[in-house]
Amino acid sequence: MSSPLHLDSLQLAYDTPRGPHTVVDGFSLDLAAGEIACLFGPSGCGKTTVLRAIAGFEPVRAGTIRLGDALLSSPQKHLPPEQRRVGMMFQEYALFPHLSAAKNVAFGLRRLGRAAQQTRVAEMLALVGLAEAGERYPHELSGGQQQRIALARALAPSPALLLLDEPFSNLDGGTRERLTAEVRGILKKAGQTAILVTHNDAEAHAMADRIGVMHGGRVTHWLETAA
Ligand SMILES: Nc1ncnc2c1ncn2[C@@H]1O[C@H](COP(=O)(O)OP(=O)(O)OP(=O)(O)O)[C@@H](O)[C@H]1O
Repeated sequence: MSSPLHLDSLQLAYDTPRGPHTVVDGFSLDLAAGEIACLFGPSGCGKTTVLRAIAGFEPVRAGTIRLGDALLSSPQKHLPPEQRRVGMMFQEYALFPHLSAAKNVAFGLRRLGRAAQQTRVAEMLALVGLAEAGERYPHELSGGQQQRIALARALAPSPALLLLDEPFSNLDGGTRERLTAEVRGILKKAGQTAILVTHNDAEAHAMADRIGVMHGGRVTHWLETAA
């Protein structure tokens, strides 16, 4: 299998009035095509910062981020987020409330013609099991259905990599558990390479192929899951 994602010796820091505050240091990760990895660790260990750097929202101070043949980030180079082929399902990227489910899914497909957009939206709605829900608005959908539409929206432009940051944390326990298993099935069916960040141990095990346990801004060890 090819290895689409290579993070090599990343250092990430935030500027503060007292100077740069290094949050991630010496972080390396290789992800194979179709693999789902999870970053797991205590609050503040740098999980979200790593995802933000991959997505292109944080510069790297040292090291490189490569996706396939493309260099996304290095201290000298910063490809803009919209050119990275990285999809996101972040808590703060909720659905657009004034757009129907179908229009939400079509959001990242503006470069396609109308007919191609419609075909892709229908495919994505079917993939997440909501083929009949295209005309509904977010407030007419349950929390779990909304997250499935958010997943369809993230997958529609065929990202080379999908980032999921606490995607189920707003859902109640039962829905969360069911959706975790469903989403893993959807990602595997699509052959999607993905990185998940979660605080929830059961969720990490149910969703990921392997879990990177983070401490002090780097992965200290990897656990293979039975998923
Ligand atoms: N914009 C910022 N400016 C300065 N420091 C920041 C900023 N964002 C995050 N940090 C700090 O960086 C560290 C890592 O934050 P990050 O959000 O990556 O952690 P996390 O592991 O995702 O935590 P959580 O599990 O609580 O979401 C924390 O110490 C945090 O306080």
